[in-house]
Amino acid sequence: MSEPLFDKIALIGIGLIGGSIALEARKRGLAKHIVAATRSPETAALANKLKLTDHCGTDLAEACRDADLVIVCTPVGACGPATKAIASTLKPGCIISDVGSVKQTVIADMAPHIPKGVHFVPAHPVAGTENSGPEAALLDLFQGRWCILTPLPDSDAAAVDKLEAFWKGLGSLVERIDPKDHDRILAITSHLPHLIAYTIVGTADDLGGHLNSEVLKFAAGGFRDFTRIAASDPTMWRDVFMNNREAVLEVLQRFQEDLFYLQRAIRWGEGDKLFDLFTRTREIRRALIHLHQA
Ligand SMILES: NC(=O)c1ccc[n+]([C@@H]2O[C@H](COP(=O)([O-])OP(=O)(O)OC[C@H]3O[C@@H](n4cnc5c(N)ncnc54)[C@H](O)[C@@H]3O)[C@@H](O)[C@H]2O)c1
Ligand SMILES: O=C(O)C(=O)C[C@]1(C(=O)O)C=C[C@@H](O)C=C1
Repeated sequence: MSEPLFDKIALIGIGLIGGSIALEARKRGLAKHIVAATRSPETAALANKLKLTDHCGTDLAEACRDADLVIVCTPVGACGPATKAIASTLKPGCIISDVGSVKQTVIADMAPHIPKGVHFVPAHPVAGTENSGPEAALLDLFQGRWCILTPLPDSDAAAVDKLEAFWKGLGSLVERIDPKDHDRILAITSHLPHLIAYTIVGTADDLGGHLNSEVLKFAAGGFRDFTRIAASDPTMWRDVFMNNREAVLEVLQRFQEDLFYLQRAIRWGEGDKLFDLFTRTREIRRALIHLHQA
């Protein structure tokens, strides 16, 4: 148990990430009170049934009254409207943050609604699963995983330090980087892999005829791994691609060129080119395991 860092935390949106923050913060005693609010009464009822927080309602602004830390845990497309809805009850000195997988547009959408005297510190825990909703909440989700803070040039230094202490308290490793760099890095490490998984599974499904059922029946390990990622929440991922267009399109262009290189090598029987690449990529997997990130 740690010393409570906050009197009251309010989570706006209570799915995989909001719910996991709630479970972990309670277990580790990081706040005296943890409440949540979400858009639909059904989700709120489920969160209450699972006892993820002290209380979960549907009045977003009311949940934030007297909160010292507010974390917007909605899909990135809803971060701006949610911040607008809670602006009137954010108390001076309160820290407002988010967990969005994209940073530049989320910052642009949230910042204009944040009252003077309230400290905005954007964040992104790089940890998750393909599951969503309150039932997907997990203890230990953030243990040993990175949480990236993307403070703004005028972010209050003490507020940034406090949010860093909170994420470390949840078990995360924390680093601060520029929002634009964040979006470019995540485009290659997270967004493109999801796009590829969605494409492969869609292509297999489009094969049609008897091949379609054979693909499911004989699903090999590689395809099975892609189906896990391709089962990720459609709203969340639509919003990610709609909000990180530039970086995703840039990395997609590079990816297509590299794919054509492999296509050509296969066509012309240049096995050495394949072998060299596969040797290099195997080293990357080994390095990740060494860093405890795989
Ligand atoms: N899923 C992951 O692996 C992962 C990892 C890191 C960060 N993120 C980011 O975290 C955020 C939440 O993702 P999640 O996986 O927890 O999603 P989720 O679908 O499990 O939960 C989202 C929650 O937001 C609520 N919500 C949706 N629209 C709302 C609105 N307009 N107003 C109020 N509440 C609303 C939903 O009811 C739900 O409770 C996203 O921005 C996502 O990019 C996700
Ligand atoms: O492990 C998974 O299933 C995830 O997709 C988690 C994952 C990712 O690693 O790409 C997804 C989105 C995030 O913003 C952070 C983490």
